[in-house]
Amino acid sequence: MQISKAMNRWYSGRTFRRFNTGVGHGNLDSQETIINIPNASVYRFGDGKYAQPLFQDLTWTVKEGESWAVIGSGGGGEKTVLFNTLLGRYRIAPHPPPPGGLFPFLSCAGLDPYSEVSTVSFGHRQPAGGAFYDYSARYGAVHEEDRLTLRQHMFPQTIPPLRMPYEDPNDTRELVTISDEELTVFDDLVAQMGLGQFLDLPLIALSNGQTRRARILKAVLKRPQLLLLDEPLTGLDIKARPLLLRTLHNLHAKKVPRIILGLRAHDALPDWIDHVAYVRGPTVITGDRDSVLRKIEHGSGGWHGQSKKPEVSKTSSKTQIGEVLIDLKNIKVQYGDRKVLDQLSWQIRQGERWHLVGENGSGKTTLLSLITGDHPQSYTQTRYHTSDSNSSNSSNTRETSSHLQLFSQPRSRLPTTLLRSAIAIMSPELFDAFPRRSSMTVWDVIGTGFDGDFVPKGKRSVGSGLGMKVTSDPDLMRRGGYEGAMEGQDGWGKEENWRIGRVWEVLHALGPEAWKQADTGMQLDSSSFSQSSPSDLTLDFSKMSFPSLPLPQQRVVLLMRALVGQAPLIFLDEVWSGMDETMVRVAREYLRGNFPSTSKSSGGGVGPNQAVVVITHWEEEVPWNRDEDSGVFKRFRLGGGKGWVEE
Ligand SMILES: Nc1ncnc2c1ncn2[C@@H]1O[C@H](COP(=O)(O)OP(=O)(O)OP(=O)(O)O)[C@@H](O)[C@H]1O
Repeated sequence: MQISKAMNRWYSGRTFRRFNTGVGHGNLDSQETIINIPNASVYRFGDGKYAQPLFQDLTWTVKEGESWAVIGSGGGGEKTVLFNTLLGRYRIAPHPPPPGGLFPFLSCAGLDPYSEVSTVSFGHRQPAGGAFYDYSARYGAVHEEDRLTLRQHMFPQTIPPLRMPYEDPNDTRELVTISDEELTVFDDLVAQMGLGQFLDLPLIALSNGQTRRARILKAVLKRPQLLLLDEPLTGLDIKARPLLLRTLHNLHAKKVPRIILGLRAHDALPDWIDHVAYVRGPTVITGDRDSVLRKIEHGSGGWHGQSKKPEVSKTSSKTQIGEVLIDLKNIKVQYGDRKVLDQLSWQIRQGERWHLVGENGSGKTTLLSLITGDHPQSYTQTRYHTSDSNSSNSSNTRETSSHLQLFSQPRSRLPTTLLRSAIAIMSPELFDAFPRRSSMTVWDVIGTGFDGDFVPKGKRSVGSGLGMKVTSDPDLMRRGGYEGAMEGQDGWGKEENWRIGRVWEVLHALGPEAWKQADTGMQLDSSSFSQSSPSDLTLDFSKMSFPSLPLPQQRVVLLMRALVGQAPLIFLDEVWSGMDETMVRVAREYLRGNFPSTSKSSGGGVGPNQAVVVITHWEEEVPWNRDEDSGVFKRFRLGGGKGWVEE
C-alpha cells in the first residue's frame, strides 16, 4: 500500500512533537495524571458572571492505568457536554492551573491537546447543513463523488491524484509506501472489528453498524493520546458488541490510545471499567466504580444496568389484527453479485407490533427502504406472469411470482407524498438528514409529521393535508384509497383542529412535563392536561428553536413527529440511541398505551388500527413482549438474505 508525501509530512509532524518531550515541565505525578479538574464550574463561552453553570463543583482526576466510563442520565445531553468540556468547547473556571493544566500528561510531554485528544460521538449527527439531503442516495446508483471506498477513506492519500491528459498516469513519484508497522496495526484492527469484507465497498453502501465500526477504526488509526468514544455500542448487533469492547480494552491497556467510554445510564457497564463519572444535570459524581454506583443507587435511583421492566401493556387488550397493510412476496435486492435480500416474504397487518432483528448488514434498513418506497428497487419488485392452464379462472388471469404491495397497491401507483404520510418513520438516517433551520420551532417540526414533510406547511404549521392518509376502509378505497381533507376543502377545519390537538398531546405525553414527572417517580397526570392551556413547560418547549435543542431532545421531537399523525404504519429504527434513560422510559410506556389521554380520538400511544415495526439490537428497548402482548407482538428475523417469523 502506498501513501503520499502529504501523509509522510503528517507523520513527521507528529514525530517532531514527540521529540519535543524533553521540554516538559512536569514531574512524575504529571506524567501519571491524564485529566485534572481540581474544583471548577463549567460555562458556555460568552456567558456572564452570574450565568448558571453547566456543571458545578466539578472535581475529576483521571490517573494513568485507570479505565473510565462517563455515564449520562439527564435529558440535556450532559455527557456530551462533559466530553466537549475536555475538547475545549466550554469554559472551565477556574481553569486547571499551569504547568499541568487540564491534561498534565500532555503538558509535561510538550504535546498539544488540540491534536492529541479526539472524539467519536454517535449521539452527534453528521454535518448536513440547513437543507435536507437525500438520505436514500445509498440505495441507488452510487454517484461518482460517493465512490470513495472504506479503504480509501482510511488512507485518503492512497487515492491516485488527478492527472492531466499529457501526464503519465503510472507516475508514482508522488506516492510512498505505508510502513509495515502501520499496515500490521491496520490489518489487525480490521480483522478484530470484522470489517475485512467491506474494505473495497463504497463508504456510502455500509450499513449503520458497519459505518460505526469504521468511524472508530479511523479515529484509532490517527493515534491520538486520548480518545473519547461516546456511545460506541449503540447500533451494534449482539455479536459485535463484545468484540468491539475487547478491542477497545486492548487498545486502552496499551495506551494507543487511552480510551474513555461514554455510555447511557441503561447500558451495561463493561467489566474492565473501574472508574465512573456519572453526569446528572449540573452534577458530576466521580470515583471508583463501586462507590459511584452505590451513591447513585442510594440517590436519584439512576443506574440500573438495564431498563426497568415495563408496566403492563394496554396494547393487547384493545388491539386486534386487521387488514394486510404491506405484502411482500419473494423479494430480492442485489448489488452486483452481492445478494442482500433473497426470496423474502413478509406481511404486516393492522394492529401488529413487530420487532425486526438481524445482525449488522443483514438488510433491515434495505427492507425498510423498500417498504417506504425510497429504494429504487421497490419499483421493480412486481413481476406478473400469466397463470397456467390449471387455473380456475379465465386464461387472462395474472398472478404474481414476486411482488411488493403497499396498502394493496404496487409502489408505482402510490405517489411519494402519500406514502410519506402513510408511513411515519424515525431512523438514524432521518435524524442525520432532517434540516436544521434556526427558524424551525419544535412545534413546526412535529407538525411536519402529518404529511411527512421536511419543512413546515400550512397556516398553523400542521401541514396542508397534501399527503392525506391511506385507508383500508372499503368505501374510501373506491375513491383511490385516500382519506383526509386538504387545506381549502370542506372538512379541513375539523382536520386542522384534530392535528393541533394531536401536537399538544404528543408534546405533553413525551415532552419535558413527562420527563419531569418520570424523574420524580410521579404518574403523568392527564387531568392537568388541556389543549387550550398547556403547561408553561410544554408551551415554552413548543416554541423553542429545534436546532438549538440538545441532541437527545431533538431525537424525542423527531419521535413525536413520527407518532403525531397516527399513520397506518410506523417504523421506529434505532430510535432510542442517543436518548437518555428517562426519555426512553417515557416513550416506551407511551407506546405501550400507558399514557392516560384525555382525548377520545387518540387513546394515547399507538392505536389498534396502526402497525408498528421497531428495529433495535437491544431486546430490552422493544416496548412489547411475547408474554404480555401475545397475538400482536411478533419478531421477524433477517439472516443470510432470508427473513422468517420467529416463533
Ligand atoms: N450500494 C451498495 N452496494 C453494495 N452493497 C450494499 C449497497 N448498499 C447496501 N449494501 C450492503 O447491503 C447490506 C445490508 O445493509 P443494511 O443497511 O440494510 O443492513 P442493516 O441490517 O440495516 O444493518 P445495521 O444493523 O448495521 O443497520 C450491507 O452489507 C451493505 O454493505
